[in-house]
Amino acid sequence: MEELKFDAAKIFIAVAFLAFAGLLVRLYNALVLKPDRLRSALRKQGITGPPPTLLLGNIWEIKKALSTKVKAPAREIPVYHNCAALITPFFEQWRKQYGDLFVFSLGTSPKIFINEPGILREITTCTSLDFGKPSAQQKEFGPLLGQGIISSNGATWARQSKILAPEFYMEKVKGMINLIIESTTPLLNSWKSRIETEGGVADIHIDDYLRSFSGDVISRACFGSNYAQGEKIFLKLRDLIGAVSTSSMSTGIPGLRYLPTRSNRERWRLQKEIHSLILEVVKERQKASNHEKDFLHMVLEGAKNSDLSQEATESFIVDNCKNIYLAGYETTAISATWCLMLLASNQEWQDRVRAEVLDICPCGTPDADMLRKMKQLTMVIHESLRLYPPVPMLSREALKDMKLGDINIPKGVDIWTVLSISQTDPEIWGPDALKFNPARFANGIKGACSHPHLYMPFGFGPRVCVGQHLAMVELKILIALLLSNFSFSLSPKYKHAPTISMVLKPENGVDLLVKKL
Ligand code: HEM
Repeated sequence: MEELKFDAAKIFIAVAFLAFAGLLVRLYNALVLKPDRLRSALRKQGITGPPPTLLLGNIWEIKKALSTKVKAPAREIPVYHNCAALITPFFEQWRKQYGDLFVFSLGTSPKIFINEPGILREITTCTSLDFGKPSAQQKEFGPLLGQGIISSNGATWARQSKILAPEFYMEKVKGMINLIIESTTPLLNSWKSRIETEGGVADIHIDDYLRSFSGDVISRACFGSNYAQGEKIFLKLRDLIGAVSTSSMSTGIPGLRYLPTRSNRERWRLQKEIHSLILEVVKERQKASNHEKDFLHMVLEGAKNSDLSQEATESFIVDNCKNIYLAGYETTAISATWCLMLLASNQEWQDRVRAEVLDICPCGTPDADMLRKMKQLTMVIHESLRLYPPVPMLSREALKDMKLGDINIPKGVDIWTVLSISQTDPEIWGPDALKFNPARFANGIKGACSHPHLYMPFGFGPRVCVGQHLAMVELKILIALLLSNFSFSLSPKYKHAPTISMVLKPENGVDLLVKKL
């Protein structure tokens, strides 16, 4: 016992020492890293080619930039869609100063910002797995994602993708349409009853309703359970997102994430609880004699047919379930929230899409063919994902020495692109780039801008979103059914404040005035 205590004390001292050393390195970088040093560090790392403009960002400067929020002018809500200026003013400013290609440092290793269309085309069309998910991101979001499909690389990713991706092919998604329609019922019923009790017009904070809807779809389509069962997992995952972003992990100081600080203990508790809740869903499924051949079935089969150890098999199952609960929940709900906010503030488009929906689907239960025919609705969703991409920044790490255009990118260097900049660039989208104008998508994505590969709300390359067909079908059904039952306008309570907390979301949610048609 004595020995054990002694060992624990030694480990504690070693971790504390590492954390302290990390802090010193950070301080050194913050205070001492000057442009010349950064330049020579880059040369040493082999970043060469036509010199991208160099930008020095020390950690304090960047933290300050990050905390500077530009507020949208209140009266201009419907037209002020410049998310980049609101959420990443520093990138906007640097881009104006340094151009579409520059190197910046967050006080650690240099990262390359790319918005240059030619180079982005090379990245987005690159099929090589050598541009992988950055290791810094894997560390930061490790407690959330584990070694699941979203964060893994190379052979591990390829194995998972082979099992998971086919579950979300369009043919499979078509089979989920009835279930998705059923998931809209609680929402439609509660809005109807609120309208009745509130005297004909209800002032509704829509966010949680849309989360329940997307949570219900994922729980039922992928796990054969319902939202009530999935809800505990979703709520804990949301808490874990908060814990990860506020815990000592986000400081980037090595070692600190292992110290038993209050926020770390909270994180560990949530991780353990989510793990057990997912195993409960799995156990229930294993007991059931007759069940759907759904996503969970395929993950369990994949695990059975692998040669992984018992522990690795459990992680494979839990991590991948966690990844789907996480990826499919918030993103879809937030996309629907933004889309409804835009329709509420653009009555003309609301009327146009409603007329289309009622014309194609007067019975109120759309099928795959009807959804495909709803062109105006598709255009509105595309425009909404252009102005408010739920995942507004994408990054990749060169897993070996790579070349993009004339630029050498050494192994270990990250490249970043910011969707809220590239998807609203007037040079690419025209002078109305910041306006809500779904008509730009009348001839599809290719007709909407001069560089269609710069439209990437679902990501790009081999790591493109696995659930994009499911997400589009969910959004179409939900919005079609809402428009055939209700009319909306923005509530005076609504304050326009896009913010990033893992995803791009409205800081205060969205409030709508809803009337029954
Ligand atoms: C409108 C809703 C959605 C949006 C905007 C969205 C966006 C994205 C983006 C941008 C990525 C790539 C991230 C990166 O490259 O770093 C991604 C990946 C992914 N998404 Fe989605 N997503 C949505 C819905 C869904 C749904 C419904 C599911 C599943 C049920 C899902 C599952 C995934 C998975 C598993 C990945 C990782 C793919 C891989 O790395 O191979 N997503 N998503």
